[in-house]
Amino acid sequence: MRKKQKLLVAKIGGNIIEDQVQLQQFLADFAQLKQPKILIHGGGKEATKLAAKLGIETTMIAGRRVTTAEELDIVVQIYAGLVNKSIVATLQKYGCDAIGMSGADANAISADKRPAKPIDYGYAGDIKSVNGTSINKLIEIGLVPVFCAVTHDNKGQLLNTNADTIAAELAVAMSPYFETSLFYCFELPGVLTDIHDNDSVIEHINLETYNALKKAETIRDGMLPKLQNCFEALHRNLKEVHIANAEFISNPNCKHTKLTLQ
Ligand SMILES: Nc1ncnc2c1ncn2[C@@H]1O[C@H](COP(=O)(O)OP(=O)(O)O)[C@@H](O)[C@H]1O
Ligand SMILES: CC(=O)N[C@@H](CCC(=O)OP(=O)(O)O)C(=O)O
Repeated sequence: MRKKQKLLVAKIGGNIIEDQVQLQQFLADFAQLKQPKILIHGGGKEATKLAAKLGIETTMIAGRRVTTAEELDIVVQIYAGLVNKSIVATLQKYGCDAIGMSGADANAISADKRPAKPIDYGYAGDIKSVNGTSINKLIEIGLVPVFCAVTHDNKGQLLNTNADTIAAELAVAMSPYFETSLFYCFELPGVLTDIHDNDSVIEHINLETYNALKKAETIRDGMLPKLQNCFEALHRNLKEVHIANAEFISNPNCKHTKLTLQ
């Protein structure tokens, strides 16, 4: 059997997006990588800021946004509009032929509105299917898909979906076509035992240590859904996931957190 080509699935978080210096550096490095690749971005912080400016209060529960109809309009404008198009334009500046994608484009990611019980998250989408065939076609013609955190329900409704979940689902869905590696990039050097100490990087987390870290509340807020997504992807046959600082893209030997099942 022919060996599969490698595919990098990288996700950048909200704090990187807000920091122009880190963002430019990350995108310049990402653009340089010659292998097939997909980028996923969040933008939660930007959406919360715009909501506040408009007098709309944001509620997050366990790292996930309660997306009212008003808040959905904001997240679509920020994620699929300003943030996505700015990232695509920057990648084009660096010679990377990026194409901006929401889940509705090319019917790439379909989702169901999350049931209102036990918690009503509003217009939040749980991913139902990823159209690996369409995404693969884009990659085959040399494009670099850049996904925002917006999906659709195939009935005309856009939905807000956590960007970490989108990254994990894309990595799993592209595995039949490529040898896929999943990489979460954020402002810290990895998962830390002490959030105030950048030297406290946990270099390896497996299922057992993950459960212990959760129990001890060492991992909180946005790190909770991030790790949950990582382990779901590992359970679905992804070999390993990396959580690291933006510098990992140009320096894969830097200290960071690697996750495996065992
Ligand atoms: N043990 C931990 N190690 C590192 N970060 C943690 C930890 N527990 C909670 N966090 C928080 O999780 C955040 C990352 O989650 P989130 O903001 O959703 O990520 P992203 O920047 O990828 O959007 C960090 O900024 C940090 O505040
Ligand atoms: C349902 C849900 O929580 N969606 C996320 C999508 C954006 C995101 O994931 O952004 P970061 O990666 O920057 O956190 C939100 O609106 O915050």
